[in-house]
Amino acid sequence: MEGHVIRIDIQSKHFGGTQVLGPVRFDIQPGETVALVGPSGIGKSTVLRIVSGIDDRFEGTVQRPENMAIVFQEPTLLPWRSAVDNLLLTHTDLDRAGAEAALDRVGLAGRGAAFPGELSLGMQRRLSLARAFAGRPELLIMDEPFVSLDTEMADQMMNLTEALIAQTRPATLFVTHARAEAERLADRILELRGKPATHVG
Ligand SMILES: Nc1ncnc2c1ncn2[C@@H]1O[C@H](COP(=O)(O)OP(=O)(O)OP(=O)(O)O)[C@@H](O)[C@H]1O
Repeated sequence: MEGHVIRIDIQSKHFGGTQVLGPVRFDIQPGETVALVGPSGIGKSTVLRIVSGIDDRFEGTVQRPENMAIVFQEPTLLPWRSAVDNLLLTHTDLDRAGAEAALDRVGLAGRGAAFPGELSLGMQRRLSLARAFAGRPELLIMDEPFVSLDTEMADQMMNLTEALIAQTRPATLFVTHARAEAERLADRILELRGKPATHVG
């Protein structure tokens, strides 16, 4: 899939008087998967919020594509909308058949009419992934997508995510605490260190 380089050039980020981030500069190539690791509280989520545009109060620049998807730790589904409608409301150019196909790809064939509350937590996470990939994002951002899952479910979700990334080839940036997860999924690992944090790798 064609795409543009995503260029992150953060000079600094403060919360009140506290500088949390120093220079954090990296590119993500089209189709590349980059993991962001580092200890709790170092600033990983802050970097993701800046890269995604949720937080624009920082010094520096980010060049990102418009077509972007974000997967949060917990599924952020609309509870009073069916699985299919959760996809259609996010992707207005998707038709019902396209939404059903997206559900199919994550193992939710035939569950289009179900409400999120009628689905198991694992299925809700699958639905979140289906929604993220249905728009064929050029940039995919994931914040601790496999945290708080048991080993088997985490493994299943990683397999599914790997397969969806291989099909869609977005540039991907994801945060994880788990080095093994980073090594399994990422082409490149960036580690945040120090106060204010900057990156190694
Ligand atoms: N809205 C905020 N206001 C003030 N300080 C904040 C805010 N958000 C984050 N911080 C501080 O910025 C630092 C980085 O937080 P951040 O959540 O980015 O870390 P993290 O590496 O993602 O941590 P974790 O792995 O625990 O999620 C922390 O010291 C945190 O307390």
